[in-house]
Amino acid sequence: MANTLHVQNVTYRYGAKTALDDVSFELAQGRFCALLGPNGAGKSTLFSLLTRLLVARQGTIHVAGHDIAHDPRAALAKIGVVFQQQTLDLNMSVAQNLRYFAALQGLSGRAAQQRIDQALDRLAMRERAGEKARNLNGGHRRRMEIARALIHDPQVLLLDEPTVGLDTSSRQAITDHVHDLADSGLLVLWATHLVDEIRPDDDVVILHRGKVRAHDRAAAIAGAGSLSEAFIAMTDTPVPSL
Ligand SMILES: Nc1ncnc2c1ncn2[C@@H]1O[C@H](COP(=O)(O)OP(=O)(O)OP(=O)(O)O)[C@@H](O)[C@H]1O
Repeated sequence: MANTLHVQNVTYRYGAKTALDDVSFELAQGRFCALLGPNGAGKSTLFSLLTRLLVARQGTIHVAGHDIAHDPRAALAKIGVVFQQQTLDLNMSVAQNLRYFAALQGLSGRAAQQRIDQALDRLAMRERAGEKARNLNGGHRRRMEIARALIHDPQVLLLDEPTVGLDTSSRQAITDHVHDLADSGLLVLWATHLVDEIRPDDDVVILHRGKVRAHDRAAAIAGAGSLSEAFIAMTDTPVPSL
């Protein structure tokens, strides 16, 4: 399997409600892919399937060549996740939060410290290691969660609307950092409904009412117009710019 993330003919229903309808796409290592869709498009359902909170009865998902249904442990070991809801212990320091997560991944001692330092460096957070999470602003808490998602050295980083609730400069910093992570070799899947977080060279999967409406470079989807215009035309949904 050439591509790192391979979603093939995935359909998911909540009772009579079809949330994902024959969804297929493949993504390569070192790419930033925006999963763009209006409310109710199916983004969270897809993330739940990719992290195995839900199990697809129809279709297949491969991560780094591992079938998530047949070899979930190997597939999930290749994925780092940043959920929309904050999941930090605010009473612990940045380093303690990361050490705790490293321990859950079976890492301890010098190996854990090395991974923690590397992950903090990638997000320019090393100098904040001793601070209590409670004292960090929203943008730095998010960066810490991203650092934590990288500790087990995954190939794929999933982020579910990671800039919700952040001010403009924090949003920009996080968006830039995560693009840098993709440039350094990670495959990033970034769920959003905000087109201004997407760069012309990014991959974009547009999801609407459970179906993939487009999958291409952002510039190709935008064509002669803008990505917002293309998105509105495909989904009949006005896109908020913030
Ligand atoms: N537990 C559930 N039971 C029934 N229907 C559900 C359930 N969860 C989601 N849905 C429906 O499935 C569809 C896809 O929802 P999903 O949450 O995956 O979309 P989304 O793109 O993540 O939207 P949002 O940005 O609002 O979170 C929607 O129509 C939603 O109402």
